[in-house]
Amino acid sequence: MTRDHMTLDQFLQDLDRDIRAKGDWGEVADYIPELGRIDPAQFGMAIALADGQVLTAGQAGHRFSIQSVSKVFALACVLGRIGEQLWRRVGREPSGDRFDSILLLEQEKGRPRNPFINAGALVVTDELLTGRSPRQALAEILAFVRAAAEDDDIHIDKAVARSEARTGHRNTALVHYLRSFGNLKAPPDHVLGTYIHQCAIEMNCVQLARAGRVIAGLDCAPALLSPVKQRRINAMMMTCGQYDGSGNFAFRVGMPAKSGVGGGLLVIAPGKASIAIWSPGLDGWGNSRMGTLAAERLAEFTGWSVFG
Ligand SMILES: NC(=O)CC[C@H](N)C(=O)O
Repeated sequence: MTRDHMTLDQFLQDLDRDIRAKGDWGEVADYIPELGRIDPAQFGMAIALADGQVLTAGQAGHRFSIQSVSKVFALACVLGRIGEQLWRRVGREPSGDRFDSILLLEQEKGRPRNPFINAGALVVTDELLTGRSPRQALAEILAFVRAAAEDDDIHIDKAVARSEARTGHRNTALVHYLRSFGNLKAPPDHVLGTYIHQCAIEMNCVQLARAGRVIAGLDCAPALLSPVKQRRINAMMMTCGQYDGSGNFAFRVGMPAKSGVGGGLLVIAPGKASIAIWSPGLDGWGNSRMGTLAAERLAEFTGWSVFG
């Protein structure tokens, strides 16, 4: 370890202790019963650096459901496949509404605001299903994530997928609504099933931080995404990655990030680091409460910010 790594490592150990002492964990996502059973008082973090080192704190090896963090990897796959054509079907603006809102979909005639709210992510998954079965589409996302992390030990938690399938009435409504506007090509149940399984990918912080290296464009990252695609994905993460909490997150942290209701958070310091944080208690926006605080503290300590 270099001197800089040692200082950052010490910061991480102190942060882990502070977060646990604070004990202000938030609420777990109980609308997916399998996630509702998780103890919110948990925290893990991993930072993958440009030289290939990974620094960790707390429960960095504990696997969790990445949920909406998977939308970043699905978007990367689709941009690789059809590029700019995606934007005919999905917008690039923050929605200012909850992640599972249906409100704007009627007003805007079935074209979701962005690829990270559920409606937009369902269209991205539909695009992945063009010419593929649900099994093949899932295999493609998993292959991308495994290649990005350079780790084949990444899988789908079937119990979480089954749990969401039983209670996912809002997403069921969204796929049918999209279909009624002609913005869904595959059968609605195929899109829903694929999306739910993609969200149920399980990773630990080390694996997620390593996978995020391709979005951060780190020197050590496998060459899976062009620099232009990296920039585009980072721009979406910055403006839409935390849903209606994106402005607050940009203000407090100043780095592109994507959250999931499993409590995962992938934060990107372009060219410098890919950071994965997990703490399953959520704030009112459905983003990890302690994860956001940890990202804010890291940004203060390192000065990493896309705003200079
Ligand atoms: N914000 C999230 O992580 C939501 C993902 C979850 N699978 C859902 O569709 O509701």
